[in-house]
Amino acid sequence: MKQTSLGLVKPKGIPIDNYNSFDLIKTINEEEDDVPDLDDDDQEDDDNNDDGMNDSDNDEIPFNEDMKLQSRGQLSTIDEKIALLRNKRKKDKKLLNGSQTETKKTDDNTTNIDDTTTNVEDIEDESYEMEMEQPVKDKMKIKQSKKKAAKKKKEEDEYFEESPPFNPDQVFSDMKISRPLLKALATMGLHSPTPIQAATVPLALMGRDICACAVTGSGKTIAFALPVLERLLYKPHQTAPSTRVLILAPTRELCVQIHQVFRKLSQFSHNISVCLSTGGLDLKSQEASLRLQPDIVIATPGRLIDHIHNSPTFTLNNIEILILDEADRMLDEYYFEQMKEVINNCSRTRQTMLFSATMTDQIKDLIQVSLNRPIRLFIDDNKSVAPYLRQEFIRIREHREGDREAIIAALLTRTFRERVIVFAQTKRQCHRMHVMLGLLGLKIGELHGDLSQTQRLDTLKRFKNEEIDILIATDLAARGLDIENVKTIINFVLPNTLKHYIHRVGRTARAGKTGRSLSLVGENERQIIKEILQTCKVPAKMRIISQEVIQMFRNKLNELERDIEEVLKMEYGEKMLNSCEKQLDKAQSKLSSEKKQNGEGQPVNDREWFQNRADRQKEKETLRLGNHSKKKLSKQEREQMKKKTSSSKTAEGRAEFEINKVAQFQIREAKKAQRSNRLYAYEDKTSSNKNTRKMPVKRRQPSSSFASELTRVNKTNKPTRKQSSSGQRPAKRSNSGQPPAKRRRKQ
Ligand SMILES: Nc1ncnc2c1ncn2[C@@H]1O[C@H](COP(=O)(O)OP(=O)(O)OP(=O)(O)O)[C@@H](O)[C@H]1O
Repeated sequence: MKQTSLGLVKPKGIPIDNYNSFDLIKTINEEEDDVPDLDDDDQEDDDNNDDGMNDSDNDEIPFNEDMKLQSRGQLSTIDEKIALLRNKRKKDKKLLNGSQTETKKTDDNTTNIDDTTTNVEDIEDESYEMEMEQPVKDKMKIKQSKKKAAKKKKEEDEYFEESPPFNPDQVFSDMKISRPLLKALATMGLHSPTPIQAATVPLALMGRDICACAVTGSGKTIAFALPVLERLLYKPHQTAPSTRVLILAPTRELCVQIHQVFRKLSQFSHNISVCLSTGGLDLKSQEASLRLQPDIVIATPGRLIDHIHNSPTFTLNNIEILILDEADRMLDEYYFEQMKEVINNCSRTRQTMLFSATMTDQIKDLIQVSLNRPIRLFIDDNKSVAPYLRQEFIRIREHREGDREAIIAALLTRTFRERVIVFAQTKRQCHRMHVMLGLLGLKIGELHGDLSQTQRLDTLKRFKNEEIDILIATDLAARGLDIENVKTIINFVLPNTLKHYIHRVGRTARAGKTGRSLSLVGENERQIIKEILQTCKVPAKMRIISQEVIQMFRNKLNELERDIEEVLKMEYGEKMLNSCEKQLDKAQSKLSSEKKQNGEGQPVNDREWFQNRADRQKEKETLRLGNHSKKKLSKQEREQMKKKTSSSKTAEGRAEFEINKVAQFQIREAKKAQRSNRLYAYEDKTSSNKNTRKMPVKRRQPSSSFASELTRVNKTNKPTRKQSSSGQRPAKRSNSGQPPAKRRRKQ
């Protein structure tokens, strides 16, 4: 056991169990899921990563009779298609070269690549330290920002309570933790707490509201899991069982991971029940588990709301502790409506704890969850990357954007061959790189929102079990995932914000281990790289890959282009067939369910949702980047679309598309910030004129503000324990304060 300078203890290597070993609720096929997918990560994909893969206008591959289609149930995986193509090419090559050259040839394309790379492996990538660029600051601005900073500090001092000092040198047995938990920690190979754990546990045990920030991989999950379990052990059920703890996280995969940590920690605490409730998992078995009123529910917001409205006995009225993991994400606009609904349903007397590596420092965001005199536990500032992360950047010269794919191929085939996660901005690019790198003979998996939940969990499991070496993912995998021994993170393009960057590169260098990140940086990404370099505590490095190597890989990829297209065509054909069969199934099941209508003429499986379809659609549209509406396109728009489609056929076009996505997101963020600054400036002015309220928490805000709405909702609409004990669900109110007519989610 080795103690690091940060006080982190290097774990002895906790085996990562596969999901099955934890008796997970079975996953369901897409067609079985009659609840529209309203989770988190779908939103993320819709927004940050939506690449219009489903747009019929985009990149349509014509259906061809030669395509080998397989009927449903025999669908081949993308890897099987890649293997098929690779074998075909191998045979073609052998035929071409004849018996003479056959003796010289190796039996696999992979070796061919290796052969060529050995030639270029001698050409070492160069690296040198990058100078941190210091921005030249405008004097007036400095004065203004100092004033703003002072005001912000004052507001924070009024809002937060000081965190008391903690002893960083203690061991778990010095803390007030029960024996079953100490035994579980020892079994997991954990003996001394990390700083965030040492700071959080005593305060959380006292029932205080906490707003905690610590770098990625510093053990925040155990920091909140320990006091939760300890409190449940210490204060067992007084009366009938009820759900007392709710943990919300933005992605399904992260919920599964938190569930595993709780299961491990509570393995010797027999009377504590934990239930997982996320989209993509079987609805009926989740309902059955929730009916038993488990002590702890770990959920994504969408599925949780579904259960609140449709599982008759499930309620949040008795929630004693609410935890938001990746809290800054949970409090941002993607979850605006859903969080409002969840908090509206939670008990008012709860303890609330927020955790993230990039915790928002905007008090207006925190008001949403009505913290009660919270303690601010910032172990690291909210712009820190893991301490043992080596950050490298690869410059893409002007007009050389098309080099990106070749550079990725060069890096992965020559230098970083295993335990790598490559982040792309869009699902389409993820999928393309899977095919492209697969054809180069690498063991690849992809993870994004276009896959079914079964596929997503399976890919993660295979990556954890080291059956695949490289995982290509969208930002779906950027937050929270704790995969052992990830050595390298590669960014195909730099992400939207510094926050996104911190979370992406935080998938390596975890728990006191070392790791490396490599980011490709083009001319258009100067702003974000500046921000990153300003926060670097250890100098970043610049890696230079020779143009000769890049050109060689560009040629290689050009040769592969035909095969890539062929794999994508095969896949498209299968997808079309599959989707027709799905539609048929859907129509049939609708018909049969209509037959089974109950006396009132209600379809049997009709489920309620807190928004109606139109509201939901409207919300989706506003969160979306770019124009994806289904309205008929004008001639000009069709021309533009055509141009876009043809540009995606070149390496330059694809890189540009990725960078444009990032830019669209940044523009929207900037507009949002401007809007909220104007709003606050206006409120400051009005409140200082009236000289009434000091705290931003108590400011009156326009009715459109989430913060004000939630504060009001919390004050007026919270269900009380009295109501819950009567077993009645509290009446839900609309924004206008009127009880709404019940909305139907599916007609
Ligand atoms: N006290 C400890 N000593 C050693 N290792 C620990 C300790 N606590 C947690 N770990 C390990 O640290 C790793 C990271 O933990 P965790 O996933 O909770 O980090 P995190 O801070 O939530 O990261 P992120 O911000 O990326 O979500 C896990 O593998 C966990 O087992």
